[in-house]
Amino acid sequence: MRDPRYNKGLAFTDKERDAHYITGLLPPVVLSQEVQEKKVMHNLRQYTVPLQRYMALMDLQERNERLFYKLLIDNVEELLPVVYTPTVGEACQKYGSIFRRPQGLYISLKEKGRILEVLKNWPQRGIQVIVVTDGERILGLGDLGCQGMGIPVGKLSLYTALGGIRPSACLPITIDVGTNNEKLLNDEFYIGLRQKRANGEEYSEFLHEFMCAVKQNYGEKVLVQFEDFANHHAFELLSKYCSTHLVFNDDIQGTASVVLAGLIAAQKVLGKSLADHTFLFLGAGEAGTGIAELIALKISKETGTSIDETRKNIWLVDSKGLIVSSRKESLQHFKQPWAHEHEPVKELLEAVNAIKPTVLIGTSGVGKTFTKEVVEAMATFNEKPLILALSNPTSQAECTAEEAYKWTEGRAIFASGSPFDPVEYNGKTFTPGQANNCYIFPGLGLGLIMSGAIRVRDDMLLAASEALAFQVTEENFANGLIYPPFANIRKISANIAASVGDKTYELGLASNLPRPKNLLKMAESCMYSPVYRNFR
Ligand SMILES: O=C([O-])CC(=O)C(=O)O
Ligand SMILES: [Mg+2]
Repeated sequence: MRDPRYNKGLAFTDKERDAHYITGLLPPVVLSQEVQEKKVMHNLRQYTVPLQRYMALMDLQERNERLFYKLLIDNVEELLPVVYTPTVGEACQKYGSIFRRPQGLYISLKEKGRILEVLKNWPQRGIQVIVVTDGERILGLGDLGCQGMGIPVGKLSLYTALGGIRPSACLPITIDVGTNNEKLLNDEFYIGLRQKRANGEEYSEFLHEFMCAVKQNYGEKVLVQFEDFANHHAFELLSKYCSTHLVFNDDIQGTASVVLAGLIAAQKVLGKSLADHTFLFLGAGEAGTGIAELIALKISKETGTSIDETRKNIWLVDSKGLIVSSRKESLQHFKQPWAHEHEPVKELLEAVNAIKPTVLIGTSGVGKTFTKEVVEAMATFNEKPLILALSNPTSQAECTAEEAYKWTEGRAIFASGSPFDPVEYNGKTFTPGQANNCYIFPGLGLGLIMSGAIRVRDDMLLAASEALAFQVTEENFANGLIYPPFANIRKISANIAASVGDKTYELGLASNLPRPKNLLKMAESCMYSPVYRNFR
C-alpha cells in the first residue's frame, strides 16, 4: 500500500486484502479503477490554479503509479498541459517551495569522483531511458539550476504515458553544477547547491564522469536524452558522445523532427514542396539550427542537391540580427553554416521584408517577438503564411494563436510549442496545432529500445518525421491542422517506433536480433499498460 508501484488504494479486492494481510487497513468499500479515475478527475477539476493540479498529479504519481498513468493516458489532452508545458515550467520555478517527496536522481558536484556509486543508489534495475538536465536552460525560462528536475520527471512520465516505456525503466536525472540564477541563490527554499555554475574543464570532466558511469552501470543500450542544457553545452555534449553512447538531444533533434513532420504535412495544405519554401527563423540556438539542419538534409535527400545549396533558402535571425556572411568571424560554430551573403539587417521585421519567407519559425525563447507588424507582413506576401511560435512555456511564445489568426485574417497555418485553446475569429473556429517534441521522443525512444539500437542517426529522425506526418488525416488537413490530435498519441508513437526501428535495422545499428517481422505489432505489444494487476 505504501509503494506506488503496487498500491491500488480502494481497488484492492477483498481476496487481495486477505491474502496480503491488509484487511482493515482500508475502508470496506472496493472501487474499480474506472471509478477511482472518475473521482480523481473530478477532484482535479475543482482546482482552478494549474500548479495545484500539478501538485495533485505528482502526489498521485507518488501514491498510485498505475492510476496516475491511467489518468494521463485516458485524459491526455486535458492533462498534458499540467504535467508538461506550460505548468511544469512554473513548477520548476517554484520547485523548492512545493517540494514534498523527491523524484528522480540528483547528482551534484559534491559527488565528484563517486557518480557511479550514486547511480547504484537508484533502487530500480533495468533502466532503459535516462532524461538528464543540468537546468541551465529550462524551457524558455533560463537557468533554474537544480529545480530543473521537473523537466526530466515530466518528460519521462510522457515516455510512459505516450510511448509505453515501463515507469520502472525510466530514470530522471538532474546534474547540479550550481546556478547563476541570483534569485534562486538567495531563495531560502532553493534545493540545489548554493554556488555559481562550474564551467570549462571542471564541467566537462564532471559530465564525462557521468557519461562513463552511465555506460558502466547500464551498458551500451541505455538511451540518454539530453534536455534543456544551454546551447554551448548541448551541442558539445551531443557531438562528443554521439559516437560512443546512445544519446539524443531533445531540444536539437526532437524539436527538429517534430517541426519537419509539420512541414511535410503542410505540403498537403499548401500544395508546395519543401524545396519551394523560404524559411526564416527567429532564434539560432539548439531548436533553430537543429530544425534548419534537418530541413536542409530532408530537401537535399529529396532533390539530390547538396546540403550547402539547400541551406540557401533557410535564414536565421539571432539577437544581433540576420545571420549574414559579414558576421561569420564572430559567430558560434553552429550558426556559421547559415551565414549567407546579404547586407546586414538588424530587426526581425526588416528581415521578414527582405527575405519574404513563406515559413516563419520562432525558437528564440523570447515571448511576444512576432509583433503585429511582423505577422501582417507575412500575410501580405503569403496566401497561407505558416507561422510556428515554438518557444515554451506559453509566456515565452513568440505570439499567441489568437494573434496569428487575427493578424492574418484567419489565413495563417499556426502551431505553437505550448498549447493554445481554439480561437473564434469571424464566426469560424480555428484549432491551433502543438508542434512539441513530445510527439516524437516517446515513439523514437520506444523504437530505439525495442530494436536494441546502439546509436542515434539523423536518418532515424527523418523516419520519425515521416511517420508522424503520415498520421495526419484528410480531416485534420481540412481543418488546417498539420499535426494529428494527441488523443491518438499511443497509436502515433507505435507507428513512429516501428519506422525508427525499421531504420535502425536497415542501418545495422540494431542489436536485438533477429529483426521482428512486424515492427508495429512488436511496438504495440511491448507498450506498458496501466491497468491494475491481480495480486491474489
Ligand atoms: O519541453 C517542451 O515543452 C519542449 C522543449 O523541449 C523545450 O521547450 O525545451
Ligand atoms: Mg526541452
